[in-house]
Amino acid sequence: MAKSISIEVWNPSGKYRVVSTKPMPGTRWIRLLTDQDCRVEICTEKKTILSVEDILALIGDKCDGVIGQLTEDWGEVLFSALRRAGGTAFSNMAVGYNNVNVNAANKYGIAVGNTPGVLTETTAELAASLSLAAARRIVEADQFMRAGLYDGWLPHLFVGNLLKGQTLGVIGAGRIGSAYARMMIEGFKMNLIYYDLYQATRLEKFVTAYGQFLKANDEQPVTWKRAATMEDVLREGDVISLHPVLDKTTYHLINKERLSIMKKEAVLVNASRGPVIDETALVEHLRKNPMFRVGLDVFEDEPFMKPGLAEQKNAVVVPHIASASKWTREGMTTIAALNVLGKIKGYPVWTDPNRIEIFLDENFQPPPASPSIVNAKELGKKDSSGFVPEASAGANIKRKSPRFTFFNAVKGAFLV
Ligand SMILES: NC(=O)C1=CN([C@@H]2O[C@H](COP(=O)(O)OP(=O)(O)OC[C@H]3O[C@@H](n4cnc5c(N)ncnc54)[C@H](O)[C@@H]3O)[C@@H](O)[C@H]2O)C=CC1
Ligand SMILES: O=C(O)C(=O)CO
Repeated sequence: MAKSISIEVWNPSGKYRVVSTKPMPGTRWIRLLTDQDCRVEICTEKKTILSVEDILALIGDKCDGVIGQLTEDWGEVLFSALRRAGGTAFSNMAVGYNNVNVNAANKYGIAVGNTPGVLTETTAELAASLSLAAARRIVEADQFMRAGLYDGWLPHLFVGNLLKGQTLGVIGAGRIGSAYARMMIEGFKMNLIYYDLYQATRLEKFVTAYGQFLKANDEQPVTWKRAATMEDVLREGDVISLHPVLDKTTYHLINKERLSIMKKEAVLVNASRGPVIDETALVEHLRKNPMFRVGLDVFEDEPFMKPGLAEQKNAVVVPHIASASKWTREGMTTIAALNVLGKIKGYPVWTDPNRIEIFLDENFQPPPASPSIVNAKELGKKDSSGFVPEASAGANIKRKSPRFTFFNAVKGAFLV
């Protein structure tokens, strides 16, 4: 007998059954689905992480699409069940999709969506916050105050690291890594060294232009360098932040050997995925090097920390909140819902997942497209051109009526 699981239902008479494995922020995503004939079922179980069995029960015998979470194991079992239930669409409410076996989804013809772009700045801001908190020992100092230990200013009290003029290392200079680098360079006038499989041309141009600006104002210019190896970044960086995807090439990218080549007083930040760092090796390194500090948003065995990490004063730890701003979380739900809706309705895929602002503007009816499907090519889906006019969020588009603006905004977007 199927396991019983508590749900909340919207638009019970809707033709397409879309399941969300969690209640999600905002209501726009629900409206977007119900307006287009979807019955939306939201799992309201109290437990934080649903098991595969829970999700199988949610999928049931008839399900057109699912919006899932990064904590869930989306592989062969779930995709085959979704297919049997008539489903063709899944979207993670996350940009990272290391919890998804895309090959299994391909096998069953299921589109896999993710939510890029809308969380870039929010995540970069948290990485910047962790960098500052670790460099300036903010959490340690806060605990000291609350414990009533402060009895007057002292020359040595909580001395940390100055960032200005220091070297910023970025590993994985994609959307988030580049946004983080810009914040740290512009904010603290740090010099950049980065490592990525691809050249971060726009980031390089930004640092060059900012360096020229500083020079023109009689200030020390900032510089950039693309490292030939990751080890170069680790050796030279004073603050190093990790922003790659998690895959076979980045698993335990930071291990005992690589930690040992970092500066003794370096700051290491991770707001990508926990397994990018060998956390056991990190705990050992933190113990032996009290001036080495880390800021961690993600953990190898989430939700757990490796033994010993919680006791380390030189670690700032937060519970995977990097994308947790209201605007971003609501935007993620919109993108995830539209990914699923687009596949169910047979809409094309928006080809530029870096330009998805138009889907987020509440003043517009979103274009009939899936904003970001990671296996679009494999599924042989017909792509739209993805062309979005300048100021794609609509700044130059007249807002007379939603219908009018919608057609203007997407004019040309679907000419394949
Ligand atoms: N902590 C959190 O709440 C969040 C975590 N994330 C994580 O951040 C990751 C990055 O997100 P985006 O910047 O949007 O993705 P992106 O795809 O724009 O950037 C990832 C970059 O990593 C690079 N990369 C891949 N393999 C590499 C390797 N072996 N060495 C060095 N660089 C490598 C890629 O070339 C790319 O430039 C996501 O996949 C996700 O896991 C994203 C959002 C929030
Ligand atoms: O989007 C992601 O990949 C996250 O980790 C949560 O925002």
